[in-house]
Amino acid sequence: MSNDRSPRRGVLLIVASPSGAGKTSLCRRLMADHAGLELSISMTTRGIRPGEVDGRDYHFVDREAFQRLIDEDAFLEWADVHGNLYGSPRAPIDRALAEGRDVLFDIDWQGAREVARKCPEDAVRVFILPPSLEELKRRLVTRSQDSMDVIERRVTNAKGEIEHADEFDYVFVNDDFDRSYAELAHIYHAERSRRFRNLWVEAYRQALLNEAV
Ligand SMILES: Nc1nc2c(ncn2[C@@H]2O[C@H](COP(=O)(O)OP(=O)(O)O)[C@@H](O)[C@H]2O)c(=O)[nH]1
Ligand SMILES: Nc1ncnc2c1ncn2[C@@H]1O[C@H](COP(=O)(O)OP(=O)(O)O)[C@@H](O)[C@H]1O
Repeated sequence: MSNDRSPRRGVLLIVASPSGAGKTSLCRRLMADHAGLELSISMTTRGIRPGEVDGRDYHFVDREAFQRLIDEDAFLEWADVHGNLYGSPRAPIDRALAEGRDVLFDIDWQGAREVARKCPEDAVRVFILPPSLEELKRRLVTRSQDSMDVIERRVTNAKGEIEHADEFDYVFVNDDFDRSYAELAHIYHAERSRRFRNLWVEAYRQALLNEAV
């Protein structure tokens, strides 16, 4: 029997949460543990934070360049989040899908909705809730990468984001990090195993049925 596990349809794994709930930390760990998973690196007009690297965390661009890319239809989706523009460049996603590879997105509910609308079979939406808004604020303060007024705005906006959690396929609370990570990894593994994504299975099944015993 062949060991070839292709062709397959890739998973577009979308992880969203209010700012500070822990999605970036969870996504980084998922990437570190899964060599075949590709991160969709978004474009943003937000300023770069200490410790961030242009081209690794985001592609940082000004509004003019972002608008040009909108006009060229270069984004699978884009949205205004907390007053800055964010978008998922289309080309690497199209490439990954054509090759049956999986892509991870750290995007907001608007982006999640748009990707699910455009790619209904491929998109899997996961929403991460914070244990409480008080804990959310504590995490944002501890992360110490935003000014106090930016943190206040993000905590205020959290409810707007949480309102949309009911549009997602999976929802869990990021209380204990390791447990939450296991939950995210389980979701990813289960989605990878779905029969319709594993197009090689049909030929394999037929070969088993035809095997002489
Ligand atoms: N729609 C959309 N949202 C994005 C994209 N990239 C990032 N975001 C979201 O924008 C929000 C703010 O992100 P960021 O500035 O990194 O702040 P953080 O969430 O506090 O780390 C988060 O909800 C991200 O998931 C994108 O390409 N499209
Ligand atoms: N389960 C958790 N318990 C405590 N702190 C956490 C947990 N998950 C993430 N954090 C911390 O909370 C802060 C915000 O996490 P981050 O991943 O940047 O969130 P987001 O990407 O959703 O804004 C970071 O300092 C991170 O280390």
